[in-house]
Amino acid sequence: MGSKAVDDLIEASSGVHFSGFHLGNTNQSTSEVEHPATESVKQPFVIGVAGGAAAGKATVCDMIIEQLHDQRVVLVNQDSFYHNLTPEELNRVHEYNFDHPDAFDTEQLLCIVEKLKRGQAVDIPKYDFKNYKKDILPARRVNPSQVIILEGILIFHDARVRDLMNMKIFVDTDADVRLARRIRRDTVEKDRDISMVLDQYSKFVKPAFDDFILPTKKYADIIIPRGGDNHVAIDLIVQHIRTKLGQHDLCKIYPNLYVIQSAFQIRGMHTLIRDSQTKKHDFVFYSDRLIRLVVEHGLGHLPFTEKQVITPTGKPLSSISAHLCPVLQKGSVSAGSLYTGVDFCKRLCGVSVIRSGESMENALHACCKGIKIGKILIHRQGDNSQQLIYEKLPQDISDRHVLLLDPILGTGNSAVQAISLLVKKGVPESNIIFLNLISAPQGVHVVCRRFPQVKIVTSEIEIGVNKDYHVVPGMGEFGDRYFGTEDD
Ligand SMILES: Nc1ncnc2c1ncn2[C@@H]1O[C@H](COP(=O)(O)OP(=O)(O)O)[C@@H](O)[C@H]1O
Ligand SMILES: Nc1ccn([C@@H]2O[C@H](COP(=O)(O)O)[C@@H](O)[C@H]2O)c(=O)n1
Ligand SMILES: [Mg+2]
Repeated sequence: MGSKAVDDLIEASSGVHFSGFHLGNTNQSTSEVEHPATESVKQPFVIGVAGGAAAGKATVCDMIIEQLHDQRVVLVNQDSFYHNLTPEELNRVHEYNFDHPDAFDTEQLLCIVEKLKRGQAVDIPKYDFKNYKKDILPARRVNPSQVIILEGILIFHDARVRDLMNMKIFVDTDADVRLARRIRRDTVEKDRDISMVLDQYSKFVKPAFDDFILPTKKYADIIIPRGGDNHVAIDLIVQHIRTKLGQHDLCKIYPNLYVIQSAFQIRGMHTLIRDSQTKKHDFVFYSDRLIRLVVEHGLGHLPFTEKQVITPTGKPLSSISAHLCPVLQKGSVSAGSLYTGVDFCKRLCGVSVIRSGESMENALHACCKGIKIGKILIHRQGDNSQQLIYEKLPQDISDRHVLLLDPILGTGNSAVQAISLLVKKGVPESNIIFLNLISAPQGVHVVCRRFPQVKIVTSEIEIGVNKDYHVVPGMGEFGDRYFGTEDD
C-alpha cells in the first residue's frame, strides 16, 4: 500500500477513534457519562436485526460483534421489553400471544435506545422466559457505544424504532428449520412440553410471522439467507459498518499488529481487570491469565526449526530387530514412532519496561525456562515527553529475539524510546516483539509507522487516549493496581 493511502486510512481511523474522547471528562461515573453534543462526536451506528423466531438473529448478532472485535458494541434484544404478565394472564399463559406487537413495551425500548444514542448509560431489563417476568433478574448496565444492535422478531414493526436504524438486516430462514430449532430450544432451554410448543406455534407463532414479521421484510436493506451459516454476508456487513464508522481494521493497515482472537472468556477477564471496584487479588489473578495468553501468542511469532523425535509408542521389542532401529536402547519396551515437529527458538530474551512491564515477567519465565530478562526505565514528564534513565540489558542482546514487555501501549512514546534503544544496541527491528494487554490506536500508528517490522501482540484495541495521555477506557495505573501501590 502506498504511503498516501496509508495516511488516508490513518487519518480516517484516527478521526473517529479519538473524537469526543479528547473532550470527555474521564472521572465521571458511568451513569453520568454523557458525551458533549459537539459536531466532532459521531452518532452511534444503529443496526436492526429482524426475522422469525429461531431464525438465527442472535447468532448473526454474535458473529457481527465478534468480527467487530476492536469496537465496543451494545446489543439490545427486543425480548428485554416484553410486558410483565398480569396474574390473570399468567394463569392462562397458553392463551397469551407473545408474537403480537402489543406484547412488547415499545415506549420503554424507544426511551432506552434514544438515551444510548445520546451517549448515556442505561439499564436494560433482563427477561426471564421461565417465569414470564422481567423484574426478577437484575438489569444489565450498558455504557454508550459506537455501534448499537437492536434485535428481535418485531424490531421493524414500529416506524419510530425503524427510524433510529442506519442499517436493517432481515434473517431469512426456512420455516421448517425455524420450527425444528424452536422445538429444541424451548424443550431443552425453557423446559417446555413439546405439545405446548407445537400448540403455541400453530396458534400464535406462525400466524404472527405471516401477519406481522414477514411484512416487515420489505424494510430490510439486507436479507440474509441461512443466517449464521452465511459467512460472506456477515463479512460484507462488518466491512460496511467499518466503512460507515470511518474506521479501518488496524490489523489490515498494519500486518505486524496481532490482536488475539477475542472470545467471551477474554472479554470477561478484561471486564474484571478494567472494573475500578476489582480488588488487588482478582486484578492480579486475571491480569496474569491474560498476560499468559499474550505471551503464548507472542512466542508463536518466533522462528522455529524442524525437529524429529521418537515417541515412546511403537512396536514391541520382540517384533523388531535392534539393528533395524538404532533408537532402541537396552531395556526399552518399544521401538518408538517418528514425530516430525519443531524446535523452539533459543536465542531469546525479555525486556520489561519498569515498572508495569515487570508484571509480565512471571508469565514469560513460566513459558520460557531460564529466560534472561533485561530492564528499561523510562521517565514520563508532564507534557508526555519521555526520558530514558536506566537500562540493564543482556550483553549479547543483538543476537537475540527480544520480547518487549509493557502492559499498556498508549501514545506510543515510551514504546518508541524502548524500541529505539534496542535498535541502537544492534537488535534488528524484525527480531522485536512488543507484548502488551491493551493498545490505543494512536500508539499503534506511532510504533508501526516508525518501526514497521516490529510485531505488536495485544489482547484488545482501545478507543483512544484522553487529554491527560491516559488510555480510554483503559484500566487505570496498571503498575499501581498490580503491585498494590495505589493511593487510598
Ligand atoms: N446456522 C445455525 N446452525 C445450527 N443451529 C443454529 C444456527 N443458527 C442458530 N442456531 C440455533 O438455533 C437456535 C436459535 O438461534 P438464535 O440465533 O437464538 O435465533 P433467534 O435469535 O433468531 O431466535 C439456537 O439454539 C441456535 O444455537
Ligand atoms: N415468555 C415468552 C416470551 C417469548 N416467547 C417466544 O420467543 C420468541 C421470540 O424470541 P426469539 O429469540 O425467537 O426471537 C417468540 O416467538 C415468542 O413466542 C415465548 O415463547 N415465551
Ligand atoms: Mg433470540
